[in-house]
Amino acid sequence: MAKFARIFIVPKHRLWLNILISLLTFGAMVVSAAWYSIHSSVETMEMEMVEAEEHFAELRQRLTDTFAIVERDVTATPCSAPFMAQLRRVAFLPDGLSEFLYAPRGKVECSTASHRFEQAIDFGKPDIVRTYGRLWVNRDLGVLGLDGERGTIVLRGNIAVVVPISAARFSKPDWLDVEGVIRADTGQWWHRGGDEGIYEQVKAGGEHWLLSGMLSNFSCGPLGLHCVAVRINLPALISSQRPLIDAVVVMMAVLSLFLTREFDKMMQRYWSFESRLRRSLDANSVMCVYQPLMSLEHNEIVGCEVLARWRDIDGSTVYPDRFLPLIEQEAATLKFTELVARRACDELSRMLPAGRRLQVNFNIFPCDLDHKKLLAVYAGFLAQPERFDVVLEIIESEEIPPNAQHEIEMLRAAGVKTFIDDFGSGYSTMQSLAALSVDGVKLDRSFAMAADDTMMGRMLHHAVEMIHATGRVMVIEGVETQERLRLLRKMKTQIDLVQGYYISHPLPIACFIDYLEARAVEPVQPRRRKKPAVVAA
Ligand SMILES: Nc1nc2c(ncn2[C@@H]2O[C@@H]3COP(=O)(O)O[C@H]4[C@@H](O)[C@H](n5cnc6c(=O)[nH]c(N)nc65)O[C@@H]4COP(=O)(O)O[C@H]3[C@H]2O)c(=O)[nH]1
Repeated sequence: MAKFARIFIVPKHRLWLNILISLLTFGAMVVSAAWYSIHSSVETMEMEMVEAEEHFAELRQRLTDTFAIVERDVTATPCSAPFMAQLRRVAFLPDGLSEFLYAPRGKVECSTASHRFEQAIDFGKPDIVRTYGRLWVNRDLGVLGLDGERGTIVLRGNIAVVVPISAARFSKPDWLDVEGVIRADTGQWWHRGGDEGIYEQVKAGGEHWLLSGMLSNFSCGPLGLHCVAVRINLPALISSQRPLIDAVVVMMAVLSLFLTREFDKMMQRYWSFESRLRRSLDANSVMCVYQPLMSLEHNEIVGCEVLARWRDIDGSTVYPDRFLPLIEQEAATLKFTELVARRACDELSRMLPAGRRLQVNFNIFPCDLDHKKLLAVYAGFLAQPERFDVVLEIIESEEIPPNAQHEIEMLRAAGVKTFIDDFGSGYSTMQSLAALSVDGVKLDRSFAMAADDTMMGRMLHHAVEMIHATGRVMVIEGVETQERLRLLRKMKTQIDLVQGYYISHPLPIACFIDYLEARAVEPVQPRRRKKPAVVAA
């Protein structure tokens, strides 16, 4: 899941994902469009094949009708003048068949074009013998006086009809190859019309496996005499549709980019940091680290500040500066505080060695000082008063609500202390310090972190003096160096607790417990100090 989520979260992966999606959608559209156009071309091909078959069936019918008319109307003595006149009358019928022969036993004695031949013309053995008639296929008709013409001679009884090559011509789209053939029972075949060579190629197969015989077909009429082979000529089909194909490809490219953008927007909405946090802010994703608090006087670790981290769904750790504003925006502050408290209570209760007492500082949002629910949030710690002292640091994210004082007193009555956090920055001003009877003040880390020769560095002494004047417990955080710790020690003003990277970075629970044991700290004795004064605003 974490790996899967990273695809949508990491910008570099997202770019590749978008490229992949647009290629896939474009590819899918191209394949579907190609499939659709091949299918409709195949339908056209099948229709053309049926039409070609019908053409041969029609030709056969014309022949059958012609033979019937000849039998009925041509009654004169064969090859006599009246016979020829009767034959010519039939030849003038508008069915395209105009050349008739009188050919008993296959020997032509006279014809409508050449009248009587001095010597009967013998075409020899017929190519095809059927009950339908005897056929001499694609013969040179020059001997019959039809110079330069070829045609098929069909003999039934003593009368033969010449079917010219032109009688088997098909009309068809340019991108379709059609060939009509006539076949003997022996399997021998002759070209009858259309594009020569198609029949052989179609019979040989050899189409691409992907199209598996889709682009060609072959069919024979009911007598098996005439067969039609059809084949889609792909290059011709593509070039005949070129402008349309170009337009469709451009349209598909635009559409795939549009779809990819919409998909990306949807994914961004779904996988945005805000949505991820909203979806998975729960007991499993909220983690705690513990930063030791050291008593400056005794050089002992007396407590820790619980700092929250959020584990993103891709497994990465997110720091508070990123998620806290969102939690406030989503009005999920109390839920979040509760998750942190529950996690810390679970970890510390399990891991802290028996007999060890610890001050546990939590950060709380000012707005939650209005809910009267904080005692319930820390109930787990309050149930173990011999092990834990709870301190709530009011963070400086927003203004402190007017009735916070009441809540602070309620907390104090239950043994929970409150500190003002990050004093000297944001909303935590002298005014809020004066207005609230908090137990302690934590000076903003920017003072201790600042170099001596900077304004903040010089102000450190004054800030310490000022907090001291209020009589509150004083915590200095942001102690990053030994020199700074030494300087704080040398100050005449009493500083109670120090915190910072020089002492320790925030640690996961196991490391924190190891750290405590390594420092072999004795249980801390509570120190006497004067009660914090409640200063009226
Ligand atoms: N440069 C430097 N930094 C130091 C040093 N010592 C400590 N820090 C950092 O200073 C921050 C101290 O916490 P904070 O002032 O309460 O400031 C906290 C606090 O206002 C807020 N926060 C953290 N956890 C929680 C929480 O559970 N609830 C609420 N409401 N706020 C939290 O987020 C802020 C930032 O927390 P983190 O990022 O953990 O950052 C921590 C800590 O890692 C040092 O010597 N040098």
